[in-house]
This record gives sequence, C-alpha cells and structure tokens, in this order.
Amino acid sequence: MTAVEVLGIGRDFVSSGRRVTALEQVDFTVDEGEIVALLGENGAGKTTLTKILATLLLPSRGTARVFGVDVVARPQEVRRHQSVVFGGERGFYQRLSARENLRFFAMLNGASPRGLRELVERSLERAGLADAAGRAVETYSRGMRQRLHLAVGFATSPRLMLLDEPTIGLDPVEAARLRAEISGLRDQGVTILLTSHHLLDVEELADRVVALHKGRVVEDMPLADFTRRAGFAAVLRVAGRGAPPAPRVCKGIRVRGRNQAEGTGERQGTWTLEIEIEEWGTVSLGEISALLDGCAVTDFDVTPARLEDSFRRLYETPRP
Ligand SMILES: Nc1ncnc2c1ncn2[C@@H]1O[C@H](COP(=O)(O)OP(=O)(O)OP(=O)(O)O)[C@@H](O)[C@H]1O
Repeated sequence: MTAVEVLGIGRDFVSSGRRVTALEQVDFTVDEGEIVALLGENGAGKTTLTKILATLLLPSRGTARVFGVDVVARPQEVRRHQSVVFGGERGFYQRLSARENLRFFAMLNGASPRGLRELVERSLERAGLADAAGRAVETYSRGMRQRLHLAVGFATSPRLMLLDEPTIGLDPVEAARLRAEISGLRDQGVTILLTSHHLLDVEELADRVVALHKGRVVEDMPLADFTRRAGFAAVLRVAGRGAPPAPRVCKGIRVRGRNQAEGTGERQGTWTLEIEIEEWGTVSLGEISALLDGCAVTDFDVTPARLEDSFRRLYETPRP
C-alpha cells in the first residue's frame, strides 16, 4: 500500500511583503514499510513539506495523502495514523515530567486508559529515559528532549513516522542508539519519512532518497544508486618520501590532489597524493601501480565513497 502520496504540492509564504516559494511543485510517493530520506540544502523545503504532511501547515496547491487520507480534507484522521518527531526543543510542557508529557500525548492520540501506564513506561524505557522519567522536562538536556520526542513516537504506535532531524544535538553514542531504535521501528513495518543533515542517519536507515532543490524533487532513487552518484568508488590517499610520482594521464583513476612538502624539518622531502578511483578493477589497480612505480610509499589509506560525496556532487553541480 502507498503510505504517502505527494502530488504537485506547492507552498508560498509572504515575508516582509515578498513572496517566498518554499515548495514549487513536489511529487513523490512512499510505500508502506519504507524508510525514505528527504535530502536538500538549507532552505530546500524539507521542513515545510514535513509540516504539510503533519497537518501543521496547509499547502498552497497540490494534494497530499497519508494512507489514502487527504491531509487537508481530513487532518484528524491523518494524525491518527502518524507521529511527528521534530528535532530540537519544541513541543513539550516544560514544567511537567517526561512521564506526564508522554501520558498526555498518548491519551491525545487515543491510547486506551487500561494499557496506558505500561505503554508509557515501555516507551520511556525504549527511549532510554526510564531513570529521568519523573523529572520536569525543563531540566532536560537537549539530547534528552530529543529522546522524549522519540518516546512520544513509540507511545503513539504510528503507521507513519515523520522524523525531522531526529539525532540533532545527540552525542555519537546516543545518536547510534536512536538509529538502532528507528531501525527497530522499520522491522515492525512502520513507514518513516526522515529528514536529516546528519548523513550517517540516512546512510544507516534509508531505503530510498528523495532530494529537493529549490522546492522541487531533483532525485528519487534507492540509497545504493544515490551513493554511486559520487562518481567514484573510493579515494586513496598515499604518502611517500623522495621523488614524487610523475604526472601522467591515467585511465580509471583521477589524481585530484598533490602536495610536496617544502622547507626543513621532518616533513622535508615528503609528498602526499589523493587519487579518486572510479571503479575497483584490474584497470585501476594497474594504473595505481604504474603511477607509484619506483616511489617510496610510506603510508596509504582508502576511504570508500560516502553519501556525503554524492550529496556534495549533486548540490555543487550548477543546475539551470
Ligand atoms: N513561515 C515562513 N515564512 C516565510 N518564509 C518561510 C517560512 N517558513 C519557511 N520559509 C522559507 O521557505 C524556504 C524553505 O524552508 P524550509 O524550512 O522548509 O527549508 P529546509 O529544507 O527545511 O531547510 P533547513 O535544512 O535549513 O532546515 C526557505 O526559503 C525559508 O526561508
């Protein structure tokens, strides 16, 4: 079943008498059970779109449906299907404890009073907040508030989760824990639309990537295909001493950075080289070995292409 349909959605704002088009015309769908990452530079329209799907903002044009239900015509029904996790510090009753906040949101979402207590405790536990559950949210750190957002998501058992920057402000250990929880939701068949500038979130979680640019979809493809868009398979960084490799034309590899250390001291007479490997194979290996033939290599390391490289390539390439 199709979980999310976004059909020709546009949204304009008027700011200081000027019209700003946040979303020009956006079209894409998300199947049930998929994790789709919405990518884009600052201002591309990701949050605006998420808010429209969350029924917090009306579109200026177009149609959006969540499990077949129109977000404008039947917002309450849409809200019953989904849970929204906005990163940052918005949306809680500061003087109330995390437990009280959670009870409130779960009840608002229609949780039955009978199972409420257990549901709240289990959600706090999953979000790693069991020990601090009785404390007022105003005493929480940023990361703890973030986790509380996710706990609300757990407590409201949604079919769709809209996650806007879920790991913002979390330390790496917490962020990894949160990603594992989100991945667990996928295993339960929850559909997730994820927005994150933290590309590790996307790399680890997303099945598919939808990239926005100036309020339009510019890419919509499986994550693996998007990663290949980096245009190279890996970068090899080589360091050596003495005579550096001579410049030469190579097939299948691209030398993108050379540095010969000058002056005195330990680095005198050393060089470094950065080589983009288009594709691993006999051609690239042969070219690398020919390039480095006779050179005194002292160190090397290989970094496979990352999502970040594809992202940079997509947004650094000028478009009409
Ligand atoms: N309430 C508003 N009034 C005026 N302009 C707005 C409003 N909300 C968003 N915009 C504008 O719409 C555009 C898209 O903003 P949006 O917040 O959706 O982008 P984003 O992709 O989420 O960016 P970021 O990655 O920085 O969070 C921006 O130019 C922004 O300034």
